[in-house]
Order: sequence, then C-alpha cells, then structure tokens
Amino acid sequence: MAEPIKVVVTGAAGQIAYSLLYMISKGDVFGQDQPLVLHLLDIPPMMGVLEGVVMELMDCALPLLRSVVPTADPEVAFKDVSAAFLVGAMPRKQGMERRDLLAANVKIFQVQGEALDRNAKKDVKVLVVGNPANTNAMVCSRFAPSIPKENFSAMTRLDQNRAQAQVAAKVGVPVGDISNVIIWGNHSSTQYPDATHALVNKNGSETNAAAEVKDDCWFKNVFVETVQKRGASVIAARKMSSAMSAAKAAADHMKDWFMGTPKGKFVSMGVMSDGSYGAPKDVIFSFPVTIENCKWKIVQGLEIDDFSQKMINNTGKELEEERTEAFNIISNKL
Ligand SMILES: NC(=O)C1=CN([C@@H]2O[C@H](COP(=O)(O)OP(=O)(O)OC[C@H]3O[C@@H](n4cnc5c(N)ncnc54)[C@H](O)[C@@H]3O)[C@@H](O)[C@H]2O)C=CC1
Ligand SMILES: O=C([O-])CC(=O)C(=O)O
Repeated sequence: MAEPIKVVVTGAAGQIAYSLLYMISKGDVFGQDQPLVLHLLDIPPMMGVLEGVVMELMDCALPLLRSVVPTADPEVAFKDVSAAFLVGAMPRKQGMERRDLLAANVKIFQVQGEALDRNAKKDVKVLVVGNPANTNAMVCSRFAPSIPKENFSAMTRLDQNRAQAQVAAKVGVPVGDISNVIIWGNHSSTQYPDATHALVNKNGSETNAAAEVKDDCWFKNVFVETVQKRGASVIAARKMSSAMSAAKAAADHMKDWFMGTPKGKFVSMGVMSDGSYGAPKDVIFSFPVTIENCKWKIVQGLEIDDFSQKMINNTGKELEEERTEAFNIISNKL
C-alpha cells in the first residue's frame, strides 16, 4: 500500500466538515489504496468540540485513517499537506448574499494563504469552500506566491450537482445519466448554470439534453434561477446553510482533481481565469474543465450564444467588483 498523504480540513468542527471528514476517511476521495493522515484546523474556542470529532473518527474504525492531528495553529495544520479543503469561514444567514461575508472571511484566507506558502507541499491542491469561495480562493493564492496559481480552486461543484439533478428530473432519468452541465463564473446568485452542452445517456447513446426537453424557456428561466437560488432555498428551509450536499460536492471536486475526468466528460471548477470565453483575467472563475494527471484544462471551443455570453459577462463583472472589495478590506486591516 502507498505511503500516507497528509490532508487538511479547516473548519473541522463545523457542519460541512462533519460529513466531509467521514467521506475522506473512508476512501471516497483519494481511493481505497491511499492511507491518510488528517490535519484538522479550527479556532481555539472550538478545540473542545473538535476533540469530540476526533473521538468519533477514531470510533468509526476506518482502516485508511492512520492518524488525526487536531490543532488551532495554521503552521501545524498546513505542514506537508498534499490536499487542503478550506472550509472554515462564517456561513451566511437568511437575507444575506455570499458577498456580504467578505468582510468577515477574507482575512482568514490571507492568513491561510501565507501559512500554506510556508508549510504545504508545493504541489498541494487547494479547494476553497468557505464563502465567498471564488474571491477567497483568489486571495489565498495571492498570499501563497510559491505555490502555482493552478493549484488553487473554488467550489462550484455543488452548483453543478444541483444543476445536474434539476436536468435529470426534467428529462426523467437518473442523475447519473446527465453529464456536461456547466457552471460559469461566481458561486453566487450571478452564476450561470448552462445546460446548452449537457448530455443525456439513454440506453447507452448520448443525446443533447436541451434537444431532449425542447423547452428553451425552462432552461433560460426556471432552471437558471432554481440553481442560482438553491443555497438560499436551503437556508430558508433549514435555517442553516447546505452541509451534507456541500461535503459531497467537495469530495467530488477533489476526487476528480486527483483521479481525472472520463473521456468526453467535463466538470466545473473555479480556477484562475486566463480570459477564456471573455471572462475577466486573474479572478477565480468557474469554467468547464477536463482533468488528467492531476492537472485541469479549460474546455475550449464551446459554442456560446448571445444569452450565454451576457450571463458570463455579468458574473465576471461581479467577480471583478469582489476582487476590488477584498483588497480594500485587506489593505484597511494591514
Ligand atoms: N462553496 C460552496 O458551495 C459552499 C460554501 N459554504 C460555505 O462554507 C463555509 C463553512 O460552512 P459550515 O461548515 O456550514 O459553517 P459552520 O459555521 O458550521 O463551520 C465553520 C467552522 O469554521 C471554523 N472557523 C472559523 N474561522 C476559522 C479559521 N480562521 N480557521 C479555521 N476554522 C475556522 C468555525 O469555528 C466553525 O467550526 C461557510 O462560509 C459557508 O458559507 C457552504 C455551502 C456550500
Ligand atoms: O448558500 C449558502 O450560503 C451556502 C452555499 O454556498 C450554498 O449552499 O451554495
């Protein structure tokens, strides 16, 4: 069996981590042959709760989990890690936009970027889940200059999974038979869930989902809005933000990054923009990507109609505004 790899989860005493830690520890992300050492970071007042999480992980008796290091010290948490799930941040409450969390959360990602830079392996794969995820990931990368920009990503996989589930219900097939739904841009209510290129697998042959449904109005209105507002709908119902589905999406995202995407299939990830499809450069923008040998590549050459381009431009504009806001907050706090 391989040597254990070190994996850090921040916000380890919180609700997303409570589901995510189990998924990681039983081999859902790095595979059934990959032993793990888990580093769990949270803030000092949560160390008691974290002790309980450590007890439960031990009591799960999971063979791949070789040891657990609970800590409130980022220098310890990020030491020699190969993968980082940056979950720890304040969640939004009803009536807030994710962007409203910038003031509370952006500084966390500055500090953690600096600690990653000093301590993590240089090929560490970083997934930012804490909101506003795209802008936090951009900040984290800026403060970790010795780690390639390509190693920082933000989670839009939950949006992709939501979109896939909506299309599956509309077509009337199991969710696993839908692929290549795209999330463009920001993990916010300006994101553009795009099913133009989505495929439906019917008895082994693949057809275009939009052609199958023949309801352009549904795709441009109900579908887009349902996915854009799904996080808010969960908060309204649960009085807390999505956790089980967020953990599953984080596991899916990191698994694909390490294991790759199947031929002809793509997934959506917030990655450092190179300006493809008219997106602004140097923001973390969600694109369709394929992954091979732990490296993602933006899918090129997709046909983009006027409606889609308008939506891509709009979410890009929000990311530029968030970038300005984030650096204002950081410079005021220096
Ligand atoms: N990108 C996405 O699709 C999603 C993102 N989220 C975001 O994920 C974040 C976490 O959500 P939950 O687990 O529900 O929140 P939670 O409040 O249950 O847990 C957050 C944990 O982070 C800890 N924390 C705060 N500051 C920290 C720091 N500096 N270092 C380490 N830990 C720190 C807290 O003590 C707490 O234990 C929120 O920002 C939420 O908005 C949630 C769902 C989906
Ligand atoms: O909506 C929220 O604040 C939590 C989140 O990011 C989501 O569920 O997509």
